[in-house]
Amino acid sequence: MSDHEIRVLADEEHRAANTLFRAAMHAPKAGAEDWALEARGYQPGRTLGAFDEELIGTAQSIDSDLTVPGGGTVPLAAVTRVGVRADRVRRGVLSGLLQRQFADFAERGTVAAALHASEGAIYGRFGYGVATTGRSYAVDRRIARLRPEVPSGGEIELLDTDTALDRLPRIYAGLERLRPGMLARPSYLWLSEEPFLRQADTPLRAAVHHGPRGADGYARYLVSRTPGSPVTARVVDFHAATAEAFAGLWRFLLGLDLVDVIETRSRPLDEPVELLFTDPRACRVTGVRDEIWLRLVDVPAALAARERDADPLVIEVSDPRLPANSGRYLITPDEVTRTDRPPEITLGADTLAMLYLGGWRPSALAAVGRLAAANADAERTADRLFRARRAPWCGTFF
Ligand SMILES: CC(=O)SCCNC(=O)CCNC(=O)[C@H](O)C(C)(C)COP(=O)(O)OP(=O)(O)OC[C@H]1O[C@@H](n2cnc3c(N)ncnc32)[C@H](O)[C@@H]1OP(=O)(O)O
Repeated sequence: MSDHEIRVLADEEHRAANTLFRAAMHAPKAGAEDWALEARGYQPGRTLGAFDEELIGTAQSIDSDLTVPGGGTVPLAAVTRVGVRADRVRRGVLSGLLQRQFADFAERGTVAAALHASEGAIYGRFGYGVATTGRSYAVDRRIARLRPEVPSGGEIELLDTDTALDRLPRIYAGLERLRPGMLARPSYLWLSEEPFLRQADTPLRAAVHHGPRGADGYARYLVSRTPGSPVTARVVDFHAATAEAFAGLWRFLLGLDLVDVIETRSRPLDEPVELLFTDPRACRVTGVRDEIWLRLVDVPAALAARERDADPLVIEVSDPRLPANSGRYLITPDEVTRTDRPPEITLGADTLAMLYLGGWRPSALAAVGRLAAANADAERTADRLFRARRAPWCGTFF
């Protein structure tokens, strides 16, 4: 372990943290213009710095809310911009930063934390688990024909960048609870995006769908034209509250002149895009990958906040990094209480985080040794308790 101090950075230190993070990701330092925009995405008091003689590591978080199964929400910390200077890695700097975050989160009443991981082998040891999975695909616009029964959809309105920045936050706020795993997007998350939104060479477009009750979906996309390559519309943000909005936005994307391919990344696993087309192979899956990693900071509060429509079940959780979570819980439809009864399901905090939003079946995790069930009945009850009505999905990059 290295000898380092960890403290909250002052606002005027955010740029140094940003430069360190960018260097850790092998990205250049932000220019003055970009930094003027990026700085506004830093929530004051929420960026940690690790120091020996100088700044050697950083981790940031932003307050949000997470939609949980059943439609409720819990306070969430969106963790981002984590980096350690390349000459100080593997000396416990990240471990110190994350442990300090957990202490801060617990003190603030934050129930869960989430992040997008740069690599899959880092965060499990800290009690984070893969809670949602995303599917990426490419639609060949040249052969994609909509089936006749696909809804026609409502009106589409195309917004310029300034209007999008003004209106999309409010439109998204009406869509943020469509699925477990979705986040409220506080202004800091939108402001973090602004430099990207304003990229001059590939302007980002926003198409808003209007249904009978107003704006009920949108797609943000940018079109890249590289000589010798198919012209590609890359969809970077897409939400639809209704079947009509979903179909209407796809109808619009398919109508984009001069575009050959429409690419989307990290979409919900149960989104039926290929079923829109007469030839489902017009939609080619290009990847399936972990989307958000979840960490339950307050296990009893998290369990109490989600729906619990199953027979009573006793689970035993082990959480060496946040020992207050360790113990046995009796989970019933009415309440979640500590208990001394023998456990029916035994699991680590990272595995519980994987189950929490409904992204994995407990029986599947038992099959690979990630949890132990006392008997087949317990496994069946756990499968029912943690099942998902819709595939959980976040849909926000941070
Ligand atoms: C949410 C986000 O922002 S994701 C972006 C994360 N940042 C990056 O990927 C930038 C490049 N990488 C880095 O900055 C650093 O290597 C980090 C942040 C990933 C790790 O920081 P470190 O200070 O080296 O981590 P630390 O020394 O605390 O390691 C803790 C444990 O994780 C392991 N670990 C750390 N990084 C990795 C890795 N990339 N792959 C596998 N294991 C890792 C360590 O071996 C150690 O294991 P141990 O507990 O068994 O000893």
